[in-house]
Amino acid sequence: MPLNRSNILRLISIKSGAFSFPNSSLKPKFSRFYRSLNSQDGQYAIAHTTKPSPYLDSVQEKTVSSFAMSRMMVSSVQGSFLKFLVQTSKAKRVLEIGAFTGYSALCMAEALQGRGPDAKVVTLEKSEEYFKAAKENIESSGLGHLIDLKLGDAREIDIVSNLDNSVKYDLIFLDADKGGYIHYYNIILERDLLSDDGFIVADNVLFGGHVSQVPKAKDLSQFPPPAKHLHAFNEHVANDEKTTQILLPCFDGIMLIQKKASNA
Ligand SMILES: C[S@@+](CC[C@H](N)C(=O)[O-])C[C@H]1O[C@@H](n2cnc3c(N)ncnc32)[C@H](O)[C@@H]1O
Repeated sequence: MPLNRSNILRLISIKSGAFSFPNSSLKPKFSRFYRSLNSQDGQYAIAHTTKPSPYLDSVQEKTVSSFAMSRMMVSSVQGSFLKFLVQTSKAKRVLEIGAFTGYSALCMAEALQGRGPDAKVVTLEKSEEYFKAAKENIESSGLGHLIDLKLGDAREIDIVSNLDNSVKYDLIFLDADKGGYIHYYNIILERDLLSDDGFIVADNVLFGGHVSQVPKAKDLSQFPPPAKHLHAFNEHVANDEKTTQILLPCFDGIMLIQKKASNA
């Protein structure tokens, strides 16, 4: 893909909340951070963030030129954020629900290099088309030994329920169907899949600025379904005594969730 101005804008607008608004009166008022990758601040952030590897850039470019739904992929700054989280938390075992073309899994796998034989990103994808693309991207990355890509519906055939729970995960990235988040969250806690210091990173919890409007809305039919699911998820987690959480109004909204220590 040629890196002309419109392609660069497509690349930097990925995962920045570029959703359609069913009713113009519901157009969210974006916060300073929100959708910021399209803004001057966002471009400044890109310029002052360590550059992703050329391989990651090539996966992102290929995804943008091959898939109409390329905006599902995290932005380069968010990918760097995920890599930074894996690096600084010293995570070894990562679980991702929602691989798409493998970009975010590859970002996190880069941080696992040199962390020993247990280091792995397990990533789940239900679409055969996206699975095939992710497989190709992972195989030619040189990081294949660090990524276990699984095909299947994480909810219906319950891949998450069938994971070996003798293995705990240090970071679990929720990035698949938004209606499944409560299910994944409950299963993760019930099956004790998080390590003691492990945490969940749930993406899109503000979903294009719609989610925060759900509580005061009179007519929920005007909202995209993920907004209602994500509001239910955010409430579910906020009301759960077993965990602590931070909702960060950056990117498309990220929630970081940790189990409370048993003595807390
Ligand atoms: C937002 S995209 C993931 C983007 C990816 N994490 C990235 O940043 O490169 C969500 C992906 O989850 C997949 N997905 C949706 N529901 C799923 C399910 N129940 N089980 C497994 N994958 C699912 C979709 O096919 C899609 O590829």
